[in-house]
Amino acid sequence: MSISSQEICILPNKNNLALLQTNGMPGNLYNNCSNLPATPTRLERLLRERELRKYSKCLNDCEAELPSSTQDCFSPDLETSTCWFNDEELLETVSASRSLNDDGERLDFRTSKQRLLVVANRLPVSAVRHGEDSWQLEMSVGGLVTALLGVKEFDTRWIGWAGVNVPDEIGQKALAKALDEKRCIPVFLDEEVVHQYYNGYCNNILWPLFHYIGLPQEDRLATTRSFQSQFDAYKKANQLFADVVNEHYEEGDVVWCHDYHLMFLPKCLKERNSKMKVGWFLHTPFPSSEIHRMLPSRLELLRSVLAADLVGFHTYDYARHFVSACTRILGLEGTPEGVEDQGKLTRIAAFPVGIDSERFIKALELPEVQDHMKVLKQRFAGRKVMLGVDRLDMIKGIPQKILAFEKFLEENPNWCNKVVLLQIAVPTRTDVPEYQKLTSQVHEIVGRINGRFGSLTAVPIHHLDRSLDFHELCALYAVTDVALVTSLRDGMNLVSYEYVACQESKKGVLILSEFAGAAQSLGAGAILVNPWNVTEVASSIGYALNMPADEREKRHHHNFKHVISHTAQEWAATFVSELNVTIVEAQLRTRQIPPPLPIEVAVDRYSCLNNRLLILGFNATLTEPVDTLGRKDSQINEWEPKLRPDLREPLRKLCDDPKTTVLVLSGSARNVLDDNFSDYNLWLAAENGMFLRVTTGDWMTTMPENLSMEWVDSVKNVFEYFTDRTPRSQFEVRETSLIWNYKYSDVEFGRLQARDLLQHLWTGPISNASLDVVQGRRSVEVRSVAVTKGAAIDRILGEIVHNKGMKEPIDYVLCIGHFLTKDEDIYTFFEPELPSEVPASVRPQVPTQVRTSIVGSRAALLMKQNSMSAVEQNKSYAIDGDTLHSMVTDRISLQEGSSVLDLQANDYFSCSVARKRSNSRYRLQSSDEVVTLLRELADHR
Ligand SMILES: O=P(O)(O)OC[C@H]1O[C@H](O[C@H]2O[C@H](CO)[C@@H](O)[C@H](O)[C@H]2O)[C@H](O)[C@@H](O)[C@@H]1O
Ligand SMILES: O=c1ccn([C@@H]2O[C@H](COP(=O)(O)OP(=O)(O)O)[C@@H](O)[C@H]2O)c(=O)[nH]1
Repeated sequence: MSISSQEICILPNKNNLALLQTNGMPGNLYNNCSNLPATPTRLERLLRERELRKYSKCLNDCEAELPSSTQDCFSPDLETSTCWFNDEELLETVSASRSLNDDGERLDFRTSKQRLLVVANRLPVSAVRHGEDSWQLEMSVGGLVTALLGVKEFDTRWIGWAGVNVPDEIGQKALAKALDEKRCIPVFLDEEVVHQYYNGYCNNILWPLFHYIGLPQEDRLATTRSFQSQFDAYKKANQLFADVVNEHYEEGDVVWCHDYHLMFLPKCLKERNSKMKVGWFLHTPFPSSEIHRMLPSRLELLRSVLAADLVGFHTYDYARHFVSACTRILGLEGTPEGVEDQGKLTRIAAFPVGIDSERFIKALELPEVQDHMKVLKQRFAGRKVMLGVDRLDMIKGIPQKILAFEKFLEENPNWCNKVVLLQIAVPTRTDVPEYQKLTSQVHEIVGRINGRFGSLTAVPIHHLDRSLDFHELCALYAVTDVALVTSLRDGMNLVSYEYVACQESKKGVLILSEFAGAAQSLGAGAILVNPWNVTEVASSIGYALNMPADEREKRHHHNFKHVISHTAQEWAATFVSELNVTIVEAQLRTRQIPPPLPIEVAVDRYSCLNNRLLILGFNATLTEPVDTLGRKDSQINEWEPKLRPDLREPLRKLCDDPKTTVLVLSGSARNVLDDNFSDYNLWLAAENGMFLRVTTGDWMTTMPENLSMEWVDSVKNVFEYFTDRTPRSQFEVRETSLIWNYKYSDVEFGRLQARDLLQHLWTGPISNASLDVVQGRRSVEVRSVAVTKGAAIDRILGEIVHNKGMKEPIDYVLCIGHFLTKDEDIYTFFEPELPSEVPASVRPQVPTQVRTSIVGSRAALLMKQNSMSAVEQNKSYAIDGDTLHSMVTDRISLQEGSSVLDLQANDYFSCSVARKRSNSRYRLQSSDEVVTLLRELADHR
């Protein structure tokens, strides 16, 4: 694996380069105990990059003094005051910087601009057709456009829908050409797809659900009926976006998908090219998993998003909800880093968006803005002015805002002619019936209130159903006294940021809904309100209008500092650099995941050899996969582990083969193995090898004699306590261990309980005992330090060799299982070539001398003749190393000087099943693959 220079350029530091350039070793032989250089922590990397960005910005500022001809501005008729997209030349100049390396030498490093494909439903411009091949481009309105226009550090292309149906080729070509000048690439969607995908699935289903509004009330049944066709259109539209991305993608590009319109896109992209760097960001809230689970397509949507490498949200709450949906609905593992599925980690994090604050601050100096400000000041002289700027959307709480204003006027008649509310309500999604209804509703309320409180010369509410241009908007932000944001839910709400940015001289007050993402960043300086509580909003209006200057100043200052430091540029740069880092980390992590078992090779070697040992785990290896993990509807009869019916036949064939010895080695109790395997001719090792039986004989113990079990009662008390308090958790008393599992409980509650339980154990019953607390995926097990599969295997081997009267050494070992890390010493036990750098934690816990002989002679356990059985010898087992060694070496031997194992490196197959990371040589994804493997082996005698 090599890492491109593009990946390296984001971390231009000597140590990091060393880290990134470290190549993986072939296979997985112990490389997770790698000798990689110390990995800088995520925080270290981010801090370093932040410094770098600051440095680059500083240079940027100097470069801004360059003549304006070097800057590539967007179309002057659309946007005169700001640079929308970057000029490559300018950016190259800016990014070429000089620095000192660790040895004090001067280094040149050129952080060439990374290509960024921004994919969003909407382009920053909407197209209006003027003739067969003539188009006019108008700026689109909305927070997503505002946020992304602030992104300036990348070589950006924008892929999206131009908001218009273009059925003819001439029109499409002309539009593509016009957009190309703005570095935009169109996705053409026909009317029917737009209707079903955009108006239907996006804006009538996902949008209201994600904002906790629920499905439209009136046509709920119609929506339910048309759900499937709308979802199909949604997938189709996402595929069309993917096609355009694929067409324009160049190796190394970062592809950044945006919003709820494109939840299917990460999957489409990764299916085509798994190496593509894909990020997905949601601009709306992500609701509680209880809301998300209402969606019939809940699984598909989550899985598709998880195909991305990095998934971002505005706030930690939204990220938490998403992780929770993945654990509760998909049964996946949520970690502090993200969501993990079969070893693949999707990073989930919060990246609160900001605005290009400088653009607003600088705009206030422009003559046209100053002119607007003058007009507005004259027009509203003698009155306090309150401002609302929203798309006319039900999530914005416009009716609630107006009703609160009415209540304020009702309760404060002295303010009636002294305050005015300017409400800018930008029409949006006008084809969706719910939005049409909202427009009439708002008009009706505004008319009523103006009739009630207005006079011949003045009305209290000025309501505009249209958008304003940038200069008008800035002027409004700057001259008004109070901004009123009453969103019922809002991903972030950039209007509140823009208002703060424009208020440096006036220090107006921001009243902000606690349900807007912005409340988390601007809450301390704003007056926070619950928009549903009209009384509270009305009294906050009074508080804001009467607020003394020093309090206004203090609140404003706090928020202003936030707005100018948390910009859109910062947001995008952080997201993209996190995405780059995530991908490098994933590559490092991948090296800890063993490669897939080469089934053909394993089968081929099996058929060539004569004394073959198959060691099989039981749970999650020979049982059905438990895909109901964490679901509340799993039934009690599914809880007992059962041998998969499709394994019966191959297992029987293998057991009946005289050249093969089959050993089922499990943590389960004896009765569980009896119930499942009594009918087969094989060896059973229960309780991690502490009990052994050939199915034609009785159970014997291989337990070390002095194994102390004094701790059991006190640990049992703790386990019982938690079993009582955790619905659907189970507690199992085995003879050598106790195990509590919560795999059928509520995942999050189970995890909390497990944390609590561990605390109880560590501070109580086990604090002084020689015990191991083993944490499984959804279990906690307590057992003696000496109880592991690896520690038991030599005693088991001795008994098998003796019992079978083996004359030839074992020449083939296949050892597969879903083993806990503690039990992975079984893999290492057989390892013919144990590299010296393997750390102690992965070495088998067998006595030193035995280990030495394994290392020194490719698993040749040289032993003296002794024919006494293990059971006879059992009483002399001792846990102290040398004694055990001498007993073992006495016992397992074929004849003087020969070995029980004659294992060539290529004839040993250790293989983990359904585990993320492992010390095994190979892996199988699930027990389904175990079935395939055992069938193949059974057919090759
Ligand atoms: O394109 P439309 O369907 O007309 O809608 C406009 C945009 O509305 C939403 O904006 C969100 O993004 C903002 C920036 O992150 C955020 O501040 C705001 O709270 C969100 O509502 C929508 O998510 C966009 O996709 C639309 O383009
Ligand atoms: O007449 C208008 C009114 C609003 N906006 C912009 O629309 C965006 C609204 O973003 P917000 O995050 O507040 O909400 P969204 O509409 O995205 O849900 C802000 O950047 C405003 O500057 C605009 O360009 N023209």
